Order: sequence, then structure tokens, then C-alpha cells
Amino acid sequence: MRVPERPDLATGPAPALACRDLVLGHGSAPVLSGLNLTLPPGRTLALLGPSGSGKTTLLHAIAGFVTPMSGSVLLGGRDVHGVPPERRAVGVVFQSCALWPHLTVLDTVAYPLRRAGASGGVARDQAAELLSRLKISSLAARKPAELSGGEQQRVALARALARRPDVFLFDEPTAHLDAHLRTVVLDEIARQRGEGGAAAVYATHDATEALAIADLVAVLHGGGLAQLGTPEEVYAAPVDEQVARLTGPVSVFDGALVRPDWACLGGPLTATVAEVRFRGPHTDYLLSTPRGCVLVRSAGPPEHEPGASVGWTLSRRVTLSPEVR
Ligand SMILES: Nc1ncnc2c1ncn2[C@@H]1O[C@H](COP(=O)(O)OP(=O)(O)OP(=O)(O)O)[C@@H](O)[C@H]1O
Repeated sequence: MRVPERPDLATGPAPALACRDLVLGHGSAPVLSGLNLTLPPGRTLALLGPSGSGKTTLLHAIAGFVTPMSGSVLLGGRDVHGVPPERRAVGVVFQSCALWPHLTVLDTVAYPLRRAGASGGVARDQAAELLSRLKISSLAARKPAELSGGEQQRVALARALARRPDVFLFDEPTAHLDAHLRTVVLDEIARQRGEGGAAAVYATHDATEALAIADLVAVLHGGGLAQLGTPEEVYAAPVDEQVARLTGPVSVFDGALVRPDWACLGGPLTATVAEVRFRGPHTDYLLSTPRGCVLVRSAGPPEHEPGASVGWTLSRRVTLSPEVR
């Protein structure tokens, strides 16, 4: 499946990252084919896709751990075919954090600063500052075996931030974090990118996180790039049902895709409340109608019980084309 590049995001200085006709796999069968995309400096690309769709494989190809079957990866406008991982200007935060077992947390984060030429004292001071921002100062003297999964992730993130790369590669960097720490980490990622102008590729299963953090979203499924667009585009105009499901909650109602916020309670249409799901800031109602079921989101706590008859309004829908229904 070939998706046209977005010309509006492909102009200006050399892109931080470009993939050209990229085909990736681990053996004979490709996992991803015909991948074309361009990421300008300072922008964030979210990779969204189901388990096994190739998000990690793509990150590994950019980092240099996987050799493309064909096509090319360009970093800063330069084809990096054959360039080993340590000579690519990328900072990786992967699911298996691969922290060095013999180094303390402080030394782990200071190491890239030393390699970049900082003196021992300066490197340790800057590393301590990064640990403080990621709320892990108290762990400075510990070794990886003495850390929880979420703590290891934050150390790996601090190490990647210390490297000041041109491109950050994140593979589910908040997977082990609670909601508060997730915000701390996402804010820190955004702050560093703003300061340093680095681009980021961010793989996640979490549509809400992807839409919030990204300038561009690449939806991977079916062995390729199913849709590339801004968060608003992939949410408001998904190309098919699977893209719609991967980018947020959706109902298939009367041959069309309907987001929960495209319908509301009250209005001329009639339905029976089939299910009520309290979500904190809002409540989701699954409405049963003669033309199918539809999920409707309403601010505040539940106001209707299952079985109640309600009126509702449909304000927007994306009709599925016949070939993808
Ligand atoms: N080292 C490997 N050798 C052989 N096949 C692999 C290897 N790594 C991954 N694969 C296969 O490649 C496909 C893509 O895997 P990948 O890890 O890139 O998916 P993903 O989208 O990151 O999945 P998840 O969300 O579960 O992490 C899967 O079918 C997987 O089984």
C-alpha cells in the first residue's frame, strides 16, 4: 500500500528522517513494505499499529539494528545504509532498556555526556539535573538490577536525553509508568525536543497518547503504512475501519464510522441505552437503535440507566467506501 507523502511537512531543511521505498523483515517474508515517509527536524512522528504490525522493526531499522531488505533510511539527509548503530545520531528508549548492569544510574546518564567531551564533574552535574527532572535523583547510586521496570525506563530516557541526538526513537517509553509519571515523562520529552530541535519517532499502542504527542501519525497495519496524517486528520478522516479503531474509539453505525464525540444525547433520533460506562471526566453510552449500535460520549457522571429510552443527535459520520466495508 503506497501512501503519498505530505508535501507541506516535507519542505525546508534536510529532513531529520526519511524512509524511501523501505521494505523490512526478519527472514524471507517482509513485515513492512513500500514505506515512504519524511519527518522534518523537531517534529514527532507517532507509530500506531496493532501488536506485530512492525513498529519495533521500523525503529530498529532506523537505529541500525535491522538491515532493510530494500529501500533506504536517511538521517539528516544522509543514507545510513551500513552505518553501525553507535555512529547514527539517534537516542533510543526501547522496551528492553538494555541498561549497563555494572554502572550506577548516575554514571549511566553521565556516560554519553563524557563521550561528547564533557569533563567528569560537568557530566555528573548535568546527569544529576536530568535525574532530578525525571524524578529519579534518589536512585543515582543504584544499579539496574535494583530498579523497577518504570524506574529503568526513566533511566533509559535520561540516558537518551543526555545524548542530545538528532532523532529520538521511543518504543512504548511510558508502558511501565503510572498516569502521573507518564505526564512527567511526556512533558520532559516535549521540553527537550523544543530546546534541542530533535525529531522523535514514538511507537505506542495508546491512541490518546499518540494523538496528544505527535505532529504526524503513521498508522501501520496490513504490512504497510495504512495512513499518514496529522493527529486531526487520522482521527477525523480515517481511511478505513481498522485505522479508525487504532486511532480512537469508534462505532460502525449504518455503514459509517462515528466517533463518540460526533454524537450527543438529546435530539430527534430515538434509542435505548444498552450500556453505561463511567470514564471519570465523561460517560460513554452504548445506544441501541434499529439501524445499529452507536457509542455516544457525554460530559459528567451517568444520567441514564441501561434500558432507558433517550433522544440523540448525530452530527458527523465518515461513510465507509464499499471496498473497505
Ligand atoms: N528477531 C525477529 N525474528 C523474526 N521475526 C521477528 C523478529 N522480531 C520481530 N519479528 C516479527 O516481525 C513482526 C513485527 O514485529 P514488531 O516487533 O516489529 O511488531 P510491533 O508492532 O512492534 O509489535 P508490539 O506492539 O507487539 O511490540 C512480528 O510478526 C514479529 O513476530
